[in-house]
Amino acid sequence: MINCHLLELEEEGAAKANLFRILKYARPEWLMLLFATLNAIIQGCVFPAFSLLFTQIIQTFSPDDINDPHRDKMRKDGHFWALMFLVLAGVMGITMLFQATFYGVSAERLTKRLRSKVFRNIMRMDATYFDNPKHSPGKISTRLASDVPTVKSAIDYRIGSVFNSFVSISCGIGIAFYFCWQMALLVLAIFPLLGVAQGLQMKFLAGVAGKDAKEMENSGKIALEAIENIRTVQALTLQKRLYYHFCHHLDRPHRMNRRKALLQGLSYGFASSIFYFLYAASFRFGVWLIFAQKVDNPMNVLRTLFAISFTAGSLGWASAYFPEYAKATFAAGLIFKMLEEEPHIDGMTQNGKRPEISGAVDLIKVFFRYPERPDVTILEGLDLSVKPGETLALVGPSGCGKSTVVSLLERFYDPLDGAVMMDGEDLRGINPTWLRSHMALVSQEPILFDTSIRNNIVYGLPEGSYTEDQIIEVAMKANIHNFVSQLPDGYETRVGDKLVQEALDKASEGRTCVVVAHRLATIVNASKIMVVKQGKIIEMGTHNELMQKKGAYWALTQKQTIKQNATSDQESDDEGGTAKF
Ligand SMILES: Nc1ncnc2c1ncn2[C@@H]1O[C@H](COP(=O)(O)OP(=O)(O)OP(=O)(O)O)[C@@H](O)[C@H]1O
Repeated sequence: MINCHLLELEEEGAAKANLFRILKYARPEWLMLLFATLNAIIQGCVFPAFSLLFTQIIQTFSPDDINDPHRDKMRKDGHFWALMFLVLAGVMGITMLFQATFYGVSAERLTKRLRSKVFRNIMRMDATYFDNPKHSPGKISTRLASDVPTVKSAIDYRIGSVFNSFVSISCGIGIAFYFCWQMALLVLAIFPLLGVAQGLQMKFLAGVAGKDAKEMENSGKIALEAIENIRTVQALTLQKRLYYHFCHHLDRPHRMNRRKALLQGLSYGFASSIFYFLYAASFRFGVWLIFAQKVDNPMNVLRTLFAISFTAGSLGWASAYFPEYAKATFAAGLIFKMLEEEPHIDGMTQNGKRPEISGAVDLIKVFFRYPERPDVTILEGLDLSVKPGETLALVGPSGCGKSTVVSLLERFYDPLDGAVMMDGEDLRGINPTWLRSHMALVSQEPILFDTSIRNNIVYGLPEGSYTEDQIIEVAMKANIHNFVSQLPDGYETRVGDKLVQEALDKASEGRTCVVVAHRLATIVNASKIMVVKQGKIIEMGTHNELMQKKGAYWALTQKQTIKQNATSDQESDDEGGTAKF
């Protein structure tokens, strides 16, 4: 688990965070955290106090005083110490309530803040960031969904148990040394044995698990392959051999598990009996101390013993924090890295000019490579120019860089060399939001089905599950209602290239338009057509000019005509013919 986290950190170029860095992000919660910690500290005093009260109660119930036949002192003391337990109950309850609430609320607020900050920063990122496979949607959503909440475990109620335990044990040791230092030394010497027993147990279990898993995996692989290919296995009479192979791989894990059971038994036995060893040794030693007159009051032996053994229990709770803390530091490392990441093109910046845009577009000697494919130059000194209101169509073989030009116009990327200009202003100086809000990007392949507009809207819905009004409402939301209503067949118009084209033509009226054309039929009316090849413009002109030239554009149209003829011949058998280019 830890190795896996380390690998992720390394991959991301991030470093493990620590508590102080996490606390820095939790600064707005400092008052709540302080209050919760104060309660944890007060709660830490409850166990040492309990150990003292416990001895007092034993003393109260000790053999009768012959001078007190009515047991008045026992009654009075009994009432008093019972009341003291009530006080402890109150302190414990209240401090726990405040601790859990305030640590909990702080942790939740930190999670919420981190989540929204991380998401905001992701929204600022440019296309290069999302091209990187390390920032795949799956990875980013895991960071948001699981890594962010993991960070909170560094400051939730578990951190309280660390303070609590520290105070508790310190007080316990203090009380122990105060009442009988010899006994305190003995108890402190025995206690670490418990830790050793548990440590050995963990180490042994972790050590063999890896090898066992490998062997189990091998046997699983054999079983899977044998069953998947059972016919071949039977034909080659391999059953017996595979059976022995399978058993061979099972042998080691089974042998190890038997040994593990024995060792587990020994270590569990040792760990659970150590407490009683402690009491045995301490009482025996206590008797010696009393009779050797090393302690004045025999009750001090009990006070010492209880002070350490009662408070030591809190160490267990505190230790639950550390594995969670370790996970939190890894997750925080990844999250903080994401938060500190700066985009090359900040999609949410307020900086940059906001000029009036009339739509003159120029690309001047643009060189471009995608950061994810640095060895392939996509645009090699590309020049183009479109005047306001003109329609420029980019054509060329697939992969020649047409969409890349559009991406540069939208400033999804910046050119490596050269400049992309809007109204004579380099895009790098214009505010990206301002720029993009003056552009409309229409996907090359609108996903529409070859049926009526109405059917496209209700596609996939069961008949009768929608009303006419709902269809119109959806169309209005998509801003197409007015346009559709003006069509002769309205919502019954069949969707096809023609309709899409009509919609685009209407939308582009009076606007500069850069069209990446796959179907050349859609661009015959363009003011300018440019043929892109290997990152350069190799031909430029109107449809008619280029057709007369009989160059690259003409060749492309010929290719499409042949292809379309082939398709429409096929279709005409079923549908009675479609428009030809
Ligand atoms: N984000 C990216 N990272 C790396 N390479 C990319 C990226 N986007 C596109 N490419 C590559 O850049 C080249 C140009 O792609 P582009 O999409 O601009 O071509 P196109 O002319 O629009 O192609 P098509 O007509 O098939 O849409 C292609 O080889 C493509 O694989």
